[in-house]
Amino acid sequence: MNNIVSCEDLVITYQSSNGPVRALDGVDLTIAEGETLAIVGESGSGKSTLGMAMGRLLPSEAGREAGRLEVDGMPVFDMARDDLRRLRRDTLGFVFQNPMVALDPTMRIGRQMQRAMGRRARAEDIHALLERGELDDPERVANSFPHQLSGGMAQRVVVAMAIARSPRLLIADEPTASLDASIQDKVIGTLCRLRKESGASLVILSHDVHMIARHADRVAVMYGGRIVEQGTTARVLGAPVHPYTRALLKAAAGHEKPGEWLTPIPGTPPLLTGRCAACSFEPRCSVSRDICRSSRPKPRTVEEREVLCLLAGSEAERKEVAQ
Ligand SMILES: Nc1ncnc2c1ncn2[C@@H]1O[C@H](COP(=O)(O)OP(=O)(O)OP(=O)(O)O)[C@@H](O)[C@H]1O
Repeated sequence: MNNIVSCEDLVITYQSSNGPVRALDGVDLTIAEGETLAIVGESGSGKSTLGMAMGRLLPSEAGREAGRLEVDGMPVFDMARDDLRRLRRDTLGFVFQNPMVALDPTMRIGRQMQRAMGRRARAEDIHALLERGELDDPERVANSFPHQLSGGMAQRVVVAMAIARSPRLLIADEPTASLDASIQDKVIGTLCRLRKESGASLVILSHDVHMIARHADRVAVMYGGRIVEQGTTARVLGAPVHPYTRALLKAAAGHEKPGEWLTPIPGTPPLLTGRCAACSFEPRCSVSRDICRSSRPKPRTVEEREVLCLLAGSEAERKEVAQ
């Protein structure tokens, strides 16, 4: 299978008044054509930066310091403006967290859909696309302004717009975080159905591990600007080997049994001021050893997934899992 995304040792830094923030500290990742990959991690781990980098949609204060990122075989950070515009228009589709920010409040939905689909789109094409997004009464929706729609309907419009030009890669950044819990699963279900119909790849960026467990083929767990564990969803979430993945699952609300307490992850995420010379999770890790404070972990394969942990698969790690 070919890769739609291929990323090697990618480093992205923001220049801020408090000094540089190394949001991506050497990311290695591939996304296969047609697969759904979820990137999961705490706030500030670098998920959005990685998602935005795929369309070179980062703000001007962000820069690629090192590494390589290719989308559909094109070097995203080394391509001419026109090629980049074509890549964004023909290959990528974005769904952001808040549909009310994504949509233009001053323009009727039909007009915005037409812009996304191309000038030749007729009313019936627009209505058909809205129907594919599971919007009832597409004529009324097309005639509405965004504020006249519920949050769920507005996000379905955004999803329909994202697939308007049959993209090869859909990037959804916390696509249901702003929605009522009762409709979150339905909207993500629509997104996944449309992805399947079109054969596109989908990247879901989320902190909701249980939601992604239901929808993703593969999971990449981010911490401190690096992907610390990646593999099939069943392996990574079913039997995690990185201590951070285990801690994230224990801290995630949703599947706890009656009377069971969640376990917050102790400490705070790292300050991303520069290249981390050691394991960035070490200060919060319950199984760390001296070596974790002095060596930067490299990706290695443990139990059929890639992991950035010097101790994964060791006796110390096995003891912790057994507890
Ligand atoms: N425009 C910016 N200027 C300076 N630092 C930034 C900027 N945008 C993001 N950062 C920093 O980069 C790091 C990664 O942020 P990013 O938004 O990619 O993480 P995230 O995992 O998507 O978090 P969230 O879920 O809160 O969006 C954080 O430390 C964040 O504070």
